[in-house]
Amino acid sequence: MKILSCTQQKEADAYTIAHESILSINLMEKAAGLLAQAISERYDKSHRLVVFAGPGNNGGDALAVARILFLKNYPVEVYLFNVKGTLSEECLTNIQRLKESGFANYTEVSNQFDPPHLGSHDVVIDGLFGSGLQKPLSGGFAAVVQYINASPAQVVSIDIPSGLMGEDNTHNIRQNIIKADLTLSIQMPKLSFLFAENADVVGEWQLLDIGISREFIESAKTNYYITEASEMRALIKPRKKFAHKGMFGHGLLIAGSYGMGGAALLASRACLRSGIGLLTVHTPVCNHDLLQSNVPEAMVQDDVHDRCFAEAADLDNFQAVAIGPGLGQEEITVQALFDQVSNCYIPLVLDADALNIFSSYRNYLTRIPRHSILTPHIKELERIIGRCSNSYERLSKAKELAAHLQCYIVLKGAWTAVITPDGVTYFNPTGNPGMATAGSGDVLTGVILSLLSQGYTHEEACRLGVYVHGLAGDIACQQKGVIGMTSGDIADALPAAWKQLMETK
Ligand SMILES: NC(=O)C1=CN([C@@H]2O[C@H](COP(=O)(O)OP(=O)(O)OC[C@H]3O[C@@H](n4cnc5c(N)ncnc54)[C@H](OP(=O)(O)O)[C@@H]3O)[C@@H](O)[C@H]2O)[C@@H](O)CC1
Ligand SMILES: Nc1ncnc2c1ncn2[C@@H]1O[C@H](COP(=O)(O)OP(=O)(O)O)[C@@H](O)[C@H]1O
Ligand SMILES: [K+]
Repeated sequence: MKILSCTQQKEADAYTIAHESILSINLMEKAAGLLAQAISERYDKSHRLVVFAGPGNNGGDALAVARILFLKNYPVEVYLFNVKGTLSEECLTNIQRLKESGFANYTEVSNQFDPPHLGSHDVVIDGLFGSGLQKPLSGGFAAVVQYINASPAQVVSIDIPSGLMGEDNTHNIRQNIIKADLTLSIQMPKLSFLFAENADVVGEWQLLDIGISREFIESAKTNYYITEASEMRALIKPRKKFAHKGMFGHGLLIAGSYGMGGAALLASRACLRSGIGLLTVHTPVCNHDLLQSNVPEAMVQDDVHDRCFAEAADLDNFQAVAIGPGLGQEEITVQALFDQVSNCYIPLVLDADALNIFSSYRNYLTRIPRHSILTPHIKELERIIGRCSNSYERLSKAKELAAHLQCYIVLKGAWTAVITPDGVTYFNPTGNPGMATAGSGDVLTGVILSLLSQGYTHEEACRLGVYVHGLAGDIACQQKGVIGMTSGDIADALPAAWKQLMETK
C-alpha cells in the first residue's frame, strides 16, 4: 500500500473529482457516511457527540457527520470556527444542509469561544484541520486544542489529528496537536502515523476507503509503502516435487561468544525454521556443545578461539553469511570482523555487535560490500549516525546512510522500516510489543540469512523476513501473551507463520 503526502492526497481528491464524474460535495458525503458509520459502531446513542469543525473541507466532513448522526438520533452539538470569514464551498454547503435537517444545536465561533463542559462520556469529533494544514496551530486554535486535550472526553479525529502534519513534525508544537483516541483516516495512512512519538496523538487508526481514483494512486510517485500480506505471499518460491536440500542454499552464521551462545542458538533455530537447505554456525569453541545438542540440524564450525570470534571464516561453498548476534566486541573480534567483511563476496547480513563495532570505527563503514543488509534497532543505528531528535529525522538519516553505503537498512521496531539503497522505504505491519524482548532480533537475522541463502534477492529477503518474523511474533503472542512470550517462542512460531502466509489469498 502506498503512503502519499498530504499534498498528494489533496491532488488525489481533485483528480477523482475531475476524472471520475463525482462532485466534490458528493465525495465528501461518501466520506462522511463512512465516518459516521465507524463512529456509530464504536459509540452508541448514550454518548453526546461534540463536533468541532474548522473552515476547510475537514470541517465540511465534520458538519456532514454531525447531520448524519443527528438524523440517527444521536445527541449532537456543533461548534464551527469561522474566524477569518472564509469558509470552503463544501463547508458552507454542509452548514446549509445541517440547518435544513432541522438541527439547532449549532454555534458559529468568529471571535469569542465559550467552551462547553466536556465529560468523560462525551465524544469529541475533531474536524478542525486535515490535510490542508499549512503550519503549526497557534492562537485561538491552539487554545481550543489544549482545552479538548485537557478534557476527559474521548476524541475521534477526522482524517488526521488536527495540528499534526502528515510527514515532518520536527518544527511542530506538540501541545497544539489534538490527542485522538481514534483517527479515522481517509483513504490512505499518513507517514507520521508510523512514528513512535506520534502514537499518543494518533491513537488507534483506521482507514476508510472512499473510492479515490485507483489510476491516480497507481501512478503517484512515492518512496513510502506499507507491506501487504498478498505481496509477501506472492514472493514465496514454490517447492517442486523433486526438490532436494542442495537447492535451498547453505548459509553461514557467525555468532556467539562466551556467555552469549544463546544468540547463536536463536538465530540458528530461526534460520532452519525458514526453509534453508544447510546451515553452518561458526562460533567459538565454548559454544560447540551447546549448538550441537540444541540445534542438531546445524553443522558447527569451531573458531580458533575458545571464547570469541577471532578468525575470518572461508566463504567458499556458502550462498550467504550473517554476522553479529552475540558476537562481543573483543579487540581480536574487531579485526576478524573487518577481515571477514572486507573480503566478503556473498550476500551479507550485519547485525547487533557487528554494527556496534562499526559504530566505533566509522571510517571502516565503506568496507561493507554494496547491497549488504544492516539490521539495527534504533540505538544501534544512532550509534552510527548520531542522536536524532525524532523518527522523521532518523528515517531521513537512515536513508542517507543506505544511499551512501549502497546497502539495505532494516530499522527495527514497531513498523520496522526496510530501506533500500535507492531510498524506497517499506514499513512492516506485523509484530507486537511482546517482541520487545531479548533475542528477538537474533531470530530475525536467522530468518533473513535463510532467505538470502535460498536465493531470494536482498530486498525480498528483508521484506519477507521482517514480515514473517512479525507474523511469528503475533502467533507467539496469541499463544503465550504479550508479557510471557520470549524470542524462543517467536522462533518456535515460525513454522505456523510460514504456513499461515502460504495459505493467504
Ligand atoms: N472533496 C474533497 O476535497 C474531500 C476532502 N476531504 C477532507 O478535506 C480535508 C482537506 O480539506 P482542505 O484542503 O480544505 O484543508 P483543511 O485541512 O480543512 O484546512 C484548510 C483550512 O485551514 C486553514 N488553515 C491551514 N492551516 C492553518 C493554520 N495553521 N491555522 C489556521 N488555519 C489554517 C486554511 O486557511 P488558508 O491557508 O487557506 O488561509 C483553510 O481555511 C481532508 O483532510 C479531508 O478531511 C474528504 O472529505 C474527502 C473529500
Ligand atoms: N513494539 C513492537 N512492535 C513490533 N515489533 C517489535 C516491537 N518491539 C520490538 N519488535 C521487533 O522485535 C525485534 C527486536 O530486535 P532487537 O531490538 O535487535 O532485539 P535483540 O537485540 O534483543 O535481539 C525487532 O525485529 C523489532 O522489530
Ligand atoms: K482533523
